[in-house]
Amino acid sequence: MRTIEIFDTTLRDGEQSPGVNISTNEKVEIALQLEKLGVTRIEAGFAAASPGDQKSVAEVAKRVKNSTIVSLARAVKDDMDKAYEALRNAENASLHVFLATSPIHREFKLNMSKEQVLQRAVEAVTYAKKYFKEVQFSAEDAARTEIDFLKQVVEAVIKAGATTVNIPDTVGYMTPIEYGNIFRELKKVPGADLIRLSCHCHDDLGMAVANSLAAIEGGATQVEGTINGIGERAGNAALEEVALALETRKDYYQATTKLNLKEIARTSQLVSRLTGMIVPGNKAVVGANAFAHESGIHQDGVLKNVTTYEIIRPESVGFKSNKLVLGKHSGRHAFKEKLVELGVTLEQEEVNAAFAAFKILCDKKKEITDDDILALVDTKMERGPEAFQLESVQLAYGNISVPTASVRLLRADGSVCEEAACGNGSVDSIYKAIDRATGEDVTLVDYKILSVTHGKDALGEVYVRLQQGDLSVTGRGVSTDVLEASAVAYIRAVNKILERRNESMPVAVN
Ligand SMILES: CC(=O)SCCNC(=O)CCNC(=O)[C@H](O)C(C)(C)COP(=O)(O)OP(=O)(O)OC[C@H]1O[C@@H](n2cnc3c(N)ncnc32)[C@H](O)[C@@H]1OP(=O)(O)O
Ligand SMILES: CC(C)C(=O)C(=O)O
Ligand SMILES: [Mg+2]
Repeated sequence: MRTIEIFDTTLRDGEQSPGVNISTNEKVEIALQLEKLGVTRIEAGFAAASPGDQKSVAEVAKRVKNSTIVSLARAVKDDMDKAYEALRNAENASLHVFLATSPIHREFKLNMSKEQVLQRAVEAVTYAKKYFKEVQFSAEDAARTEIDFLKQVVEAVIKAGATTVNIPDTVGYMTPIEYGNIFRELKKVPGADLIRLSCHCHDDLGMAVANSLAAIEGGATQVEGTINGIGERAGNAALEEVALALETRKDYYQATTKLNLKEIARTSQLVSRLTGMIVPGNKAVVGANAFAHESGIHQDGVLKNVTTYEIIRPESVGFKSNKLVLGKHSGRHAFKEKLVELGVTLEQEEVNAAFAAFKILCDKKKEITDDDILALVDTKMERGPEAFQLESVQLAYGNISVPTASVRLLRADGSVCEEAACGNGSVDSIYKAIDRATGEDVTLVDYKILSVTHGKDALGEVYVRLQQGDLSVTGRGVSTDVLEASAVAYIRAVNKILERRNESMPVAVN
């Protein structure tokens, strides 16, 4: 049985999803969860992209101990220097340097000849080796590169010291058989058996996972992807799908990963919450319907024997049956036990705060589900100092009058600001009042509302996306009242803008 190494790029390629912008604290939180999931390498960002990215890579590098932390860099010395600075404190670090090799990219993007690309690739790997033992070279758009030239590049970068060579299908153009054959060919390159051969697939034609599996069959020893398949355009290969395909069809692939599969559900939910990229119900492995059986014949079969219609056990990927039912009469012990069951680690003070919030929720809701608890912990626990917190929101609404909202916000220094405003609707009036109170000029570019659980008393979850100049951030609010959730989501997004503005100030990374 072969072991396939997992390279997670949720924090880099995943963050390239249009509209996604993850703060440093959120990146650390996701990275720590990826470490629990057992990924071998975590690409924490592209350090040279911005001071904020450099800081995020540095923070992740400081906090994560059991996975190798990677930063992306162009074949540019300054990019590699910035990555080196950011990765200084990592227990295990790796540089990921890339250069496009395909004729389209050479001619139209880089304006470089084959010879120039070859030379620059070798120079970049040689330079990176001064800093890093582990260097990954990616031939961007490898899948559309002439195979003989690709073999030449691969051989040259191996000679220059690359320990991993990645063959991305950058634009999701490949079919599984074609892509697998590229790996079969590259296996013949001198030195290829001494390094990691990696696949990196995009989902433009919906074949990213199938192509990744074909690459593994062709000889790839590392697979790159993201949680929930988020990423540039149609996204990347969904790592949870690749891992489950290997696990479920071990008999066929004769390969497995070292992932702790039970952490998949939690990782997927965390990434979804922090990126605002909602997982579709029918998504393989982690969608809400992935283990639901609706039709009579299926239900009958499952009742007789689950294997009739289920090839993955929900528990095997961390979806738990409700062992402890929490409600109004539950105490702190049961609450703490539930947090343990859900894999949430909190300091005692945070448990107390979460327990108090839980009791308030119990007065509003009959049955408290796991999702309610996760939502509550996520909203009530502060990830950093919050510039503004909602103290109260009031609304005057009538179907023939102009909605008017007043809000009272608490600043980090304990002072209070109170404002009122009229708007085109309830949410609009709340947001105008918040704008006045914070004094921030922001644009609402997206607003999504959904319910976390079922029933009349379900928690409402609101996602907003705000823009201010180049900054684009998401905010999330959860409450039994959707207007309160709307206000909280908006305020959290404003807080993130302020946090991001601070982050983009140049910082010394050490
Ligand atoms: C397939 C992928 O996912 S690749 C990763 C994509 N991710 C990102 O681009 C996110 C981060 N990027 C950024 O923040 C910016 O693009 C930066 C900071 C890296 C560069 O910004 P700018 O200097 O303003 O350049 P800009 O992005 O406009 O253009 C890219 C330049 O890099 C060059 N370039 C692109 N790839 C590479 C490479 N691998 N190695 C060397 N140069 C490269 C381009 O040819 C272009 O050069 P030119 O200015 O001489 O025409
Ligand atoms: C930077 C490279 C690996 C990439 O993301 C791609 O080619 O898709
Ligand atoms: Mg990519």
